[in-house]
Amino acid sequence: MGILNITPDSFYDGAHFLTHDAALKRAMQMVDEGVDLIDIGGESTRPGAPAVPLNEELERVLPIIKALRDVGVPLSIDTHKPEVMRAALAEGADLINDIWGLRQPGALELVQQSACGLCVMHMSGTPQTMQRAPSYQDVVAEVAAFLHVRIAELEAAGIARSRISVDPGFGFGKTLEHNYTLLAHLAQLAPADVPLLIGLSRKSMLGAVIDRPASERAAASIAGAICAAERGAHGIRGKVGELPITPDFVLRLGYVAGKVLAGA
Ligand SMILES: Nc1nc2[nH]c(S[C@@H](C(=O)O)c3ccccc3)nc2c(=O)[nH]1
Repeated sequence: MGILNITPDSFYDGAHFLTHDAALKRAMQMVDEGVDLIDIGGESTRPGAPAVPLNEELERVLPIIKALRDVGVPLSIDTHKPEVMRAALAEGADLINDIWGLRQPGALELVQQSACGLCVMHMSGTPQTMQRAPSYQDVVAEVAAFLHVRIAELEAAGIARSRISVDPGFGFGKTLEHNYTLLAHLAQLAPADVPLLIGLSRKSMLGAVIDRPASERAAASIAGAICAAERGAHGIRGKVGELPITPDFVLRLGYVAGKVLAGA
């Protein structure tokens, strides 16, 4: 799942705003590099990121969806606002990726009236508060319970199980230890028949292991993705473009894979 963040503080590619043309160019590059899905987001969900007004989020994402809807890969909309979900689906999006797990008022009703795919992610707290003091009795059991219950609630609301995928939400109300404990126990988080998507690309849980800024976490992102895939993830959110396979890169990849496999 390639990431297309149309936000000024886009997580890793620095402060420069992806202009419309730059976003399309990047999307086409991702398609050429073989992504299966493109996730389009108009509001940064980084801890403490400012909320984006509805109209501004719509102005960011709808032109991109319109321009990409015939590009040949499904598009997902990364939003928690039902109005953005509705408009994005009408414009051609195929999947809703909601970090709130469709818990915002109106989101469930919208999904009931649609046939789109869904990714339901676990988050403890809100993007503004989630990283203050994350705590769990048993992070694996609690995240697994949230995902199982959410699946049952969606099914009870008439949403076909086959539309649902789930995601543990690395970095969303978790400490470094929580993140690595979840990564070590991915197989326990979701029912066997529900696809598990994970997103750890360039995140701080990787930075903590290799002590590199987000722009230098490509090797770590690949190592994390390999570990997650080996442990049962069906989808990987995040990609890295053409990589310079240098000795340093390979060494870094091996080092991180070793650390991650050892549970960091
Ligand atoms: N389903 C799903 N959607 C997502 N959206 C994002 S935002 C992420 C970023 O990559 O910008 C990010 C970067 C830094 C901090 C928080 C969030 N992360 C996920 C995820 O892990 N799963």
